[in-house]
Amino acid sequence: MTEYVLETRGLTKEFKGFTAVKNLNFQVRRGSIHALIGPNGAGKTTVFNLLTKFLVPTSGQILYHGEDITHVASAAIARRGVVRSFQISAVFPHLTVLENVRVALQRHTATTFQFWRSESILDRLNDRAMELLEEVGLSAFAQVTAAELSYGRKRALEIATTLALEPDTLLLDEPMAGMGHEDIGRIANLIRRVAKGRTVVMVEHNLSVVADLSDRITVLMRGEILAEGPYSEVSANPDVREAYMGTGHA
Ligand SMILES: Nc1ncnc2c1ncn2[C@@H]1O[C@H](COP(=O)(O)OP(=O)(O)OP(=O)(O)O)[C@@H](O)[C@H]1O
Repeated sequence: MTEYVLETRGLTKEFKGFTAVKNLNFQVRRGSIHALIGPNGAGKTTVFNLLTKFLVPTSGQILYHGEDITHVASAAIARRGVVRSFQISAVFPHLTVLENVRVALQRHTATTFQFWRSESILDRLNDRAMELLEEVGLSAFAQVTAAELSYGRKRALEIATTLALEPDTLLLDEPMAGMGHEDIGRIANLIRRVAKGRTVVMVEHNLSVVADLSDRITVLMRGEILAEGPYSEVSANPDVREAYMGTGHA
């Protein structure tokens, strides 16, 4: 087993002559929460989309557990355990919370086994759905329709539907976007909880959340790594401080 779950080697993405990601050598350690930060336009979303196979790199490689997945399609990557939150699992507003998780489980088992229609399988899906709701703190809301949930709880539901896909590595794109203060604390705790036994890569603008959750941080600037390390180290780095000056994220 390699120490790294995800790794990029010389990863480059050009958009019509503009290089958004330059020769990136990025490594995510097994079992860590790894944040990708940087000022606006640094290339975070592009890296995220490359890792989740939503974009095709111009050159370079992506490895998952040491295996080259550069040319493996997004759905196949998800089946292998690299799951982007909110990827396959949209929340259906008119279904209950339980039904939403069950649909995600059905999709997963349908692609894996094809025999999910039988009664006993449906019972098992209900049990598993309740377990997942327990994991994200939503078991009391199982019979509530998704539309009635608060924004933060909707996010928790989205995480439950993502967990239904049994990820080994979770990729979270700005999990705190649009969250109020109370929800931020709740979702941060949830991420910490679901990260146990998994690897989490997240792009996040909220630096106090990043400081609180991350084992390791990569700071991107103009498509390249500016600094890397634990929060205490990167936040003290003068280059990082300069990059963040006047961006509103300091
Ligand atoms: N499809 C595209 N076509 C052309 N240029 C693009 C495209 N996608 C991204 N870019 C450019 O690549 C650079 C990096 O963008 P990206 O969205 O990855 O940055 P980011 O760090 O996620 O920024 P933000 O924090 O503002 O979301 C930007 O200059 C952006 O304009």
